[in-house]
Amino acid sequence: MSLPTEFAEPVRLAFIGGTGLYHLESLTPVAKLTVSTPWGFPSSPITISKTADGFPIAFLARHGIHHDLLPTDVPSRANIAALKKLGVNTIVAFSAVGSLQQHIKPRDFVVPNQVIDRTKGNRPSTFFEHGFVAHAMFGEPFDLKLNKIIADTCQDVLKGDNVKLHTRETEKSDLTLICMEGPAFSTRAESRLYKSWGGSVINMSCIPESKLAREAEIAYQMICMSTDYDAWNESEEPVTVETVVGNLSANSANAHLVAEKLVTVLEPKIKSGEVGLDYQHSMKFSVSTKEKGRNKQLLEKMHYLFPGYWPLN
Ligand SMILES: CSC[C@H]1O[C@H](OP(=O)(O)O)[C@H](O)[C@@H]1O
Ligand SMILES: Nc1ncnc2[nH]cnc12
Repeated sequence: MSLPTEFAEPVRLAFIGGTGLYHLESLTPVAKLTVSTPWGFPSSPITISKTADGFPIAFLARHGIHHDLLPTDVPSRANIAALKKLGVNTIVAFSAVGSLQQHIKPRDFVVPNQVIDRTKGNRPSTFFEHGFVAHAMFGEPFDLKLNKIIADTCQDVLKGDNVKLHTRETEKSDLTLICMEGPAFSTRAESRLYKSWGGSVINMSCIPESKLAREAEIAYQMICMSTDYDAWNESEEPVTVETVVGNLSANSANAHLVAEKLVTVLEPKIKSGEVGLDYQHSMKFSVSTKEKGRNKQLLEKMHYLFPGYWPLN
């Protein structure tokens, strides 16, 4: 049965699925949207589902529903812009990651609070450009409220022998996600370097997704699903896709359980404004370009994301 291709109500909460997570089991889609943005089309159609109370939720598959997009080629600007256009102010993004710490075992979940950007500068990573310059704050790359809510409510959700949720509270220290370029995995030397920097986990997709969400004033948190020990441990074979996919398929049920729990917890908090509004208007006063230096065509693009912020003429 084909679904409606339009949805008139604002959607506040979105999930982004990564490797191994191409839809959300507990949600029945009520619409499937193809959104065109000034930055092109998103990775996949955006499906909209509704909770029993009629609260709409968006879902987007980061690499496409058939996983045909390389991490470098994910159209993150279109993904974030399309979600923003639907009204989204809160994103929970899932990602498969390698572990850089012995105690973070494959199949454990991790809620990072810091990021080190090891992408190579060839991913478009900002909505701003020559003719309209603005700077978002990014010292805390994730939304601290979402981070705490996930830590507090998802601890007992995970099933499986000894499967753990690692949070800043359980670790009593930062949990740092290294985002590398890929698509090849790290060398052993790189993996040991990241470990020596205090890296907890590694993936290829947090940057620029998280930066763009911040520029779009959206509260964003990534939930990482550990699938392997990367390459730092000389006594083991370095990571392969087979290992990643094997652990993910064994564990994707936990991702669905976490998402289901978060829908229940976040719905009232987003409705009341407790979650999702902390970055509202943060970009309005972050522009460096004086009015005379602003490129008119860029202002039109900005208007798509921030209607009414800056005069068009
Ligand atoms: C298939 S292993 C490498 C691949 O897995 C992760 O994807 P995602 O973050 O979308 O779950 C990692 O970032 C790489 O893109
Ligand atoms: N070891 C690893 N490095 C980068 N991305 C990953 N995704 C899953 N495992 C990974």
